[in-house]
Amino acid sequence: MLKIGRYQFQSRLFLGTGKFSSLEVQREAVEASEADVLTFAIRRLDVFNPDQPNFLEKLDLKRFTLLPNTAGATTAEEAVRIARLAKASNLCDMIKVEVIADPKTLLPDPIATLEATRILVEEGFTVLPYTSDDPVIARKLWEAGAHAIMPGGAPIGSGQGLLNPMYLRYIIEESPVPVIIDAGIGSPADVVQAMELGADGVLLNTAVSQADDPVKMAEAMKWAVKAGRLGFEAGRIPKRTTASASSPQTGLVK
Ligand SMILES: CC(=O)[C@@H](O)[C@H](O)COP(=O)(O)O
Repeated sequence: MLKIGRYQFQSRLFLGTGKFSSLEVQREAVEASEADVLTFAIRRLDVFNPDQPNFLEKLDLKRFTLLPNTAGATTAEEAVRIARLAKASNLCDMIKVEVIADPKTLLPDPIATLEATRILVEEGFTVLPYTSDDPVIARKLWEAGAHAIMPGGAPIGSGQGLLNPMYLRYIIEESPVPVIIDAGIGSPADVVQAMELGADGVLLNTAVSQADDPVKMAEAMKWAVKAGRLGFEAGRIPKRTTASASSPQTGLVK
C-alpha cells in the first residue's frame, strides 16, 4: 500500500492521460494499467464546466484519484494559481507542481518549484513536486513539507530511462516521504530498474500513449511495477566478481 499524505493507493503506477491516439485507446490503456492515480494538465480542462467535451470524458473518473498538474506554468505564481483553480473546482486537493524552466529540456525550475511547494503546503494542499534528479533540491522540497517527491528519470517524453540511477538512489535513501520517479521512462525495463532502486512508484505517460500498442504497454508497465517492487522487497543478491556454484559442494558422492 502506498501512502501519500492522507491518500492510500494499491497501485504504484501513476499514469498520464495525454497524447493518446484516441479517447477509446486512452480508456483501454487506463483500464489495462490498473492505475489508481491519473494525472492531467489543469490547463487542458474547462474545470468549471465538467459537462463540456474534454479529453477525460471516456473515463469513469469516480474510480480514480485525480492528480491535476500545473503543466504550462513557468513561474511559482502561475503554478500556485493553477493549483488553486484545481482545488476550487473540487477536482482534488492533491497537486503535482510542475514549473518548467526550459523549453528544450523541459527541466523544472528548482527555485520556483520550491517556492510554489512552500505556498501550497501552507495552504493545505497535498503537494507532489516534479523535480530534477538533484538530491539537494529533493531534500529542500521534503523539508518544505512536500508529501512526495517526483524526480525525473530523464527529460519528459524522451524515453531515455533513468539517466542518473545513483542520484535517484541518494534521493530514495534519504527521503522520509514517498519518491515517485516521474518522466523519461521508455520501457518496462526502466520501470523495473526504478522500482528495484526502491522508488515508491513511477509516473509515466509517453511510453504508454506513444507505444505501438498502448494497451499492451500499459499492462506491461503494470507488471513491471509489481515485479520491480517485489524484487526490491525480496532483496537482490550482491554482485560478485567470481563464480559461485549453484549446487552445494559438500556431501558429493565420490
Ligand atoms: C503527464 C505528466 O505529468 C508528464 O509531465 C510526466 O512527466 C510524464 O513524462 P513522460 O511522458 O516522459 O512519461
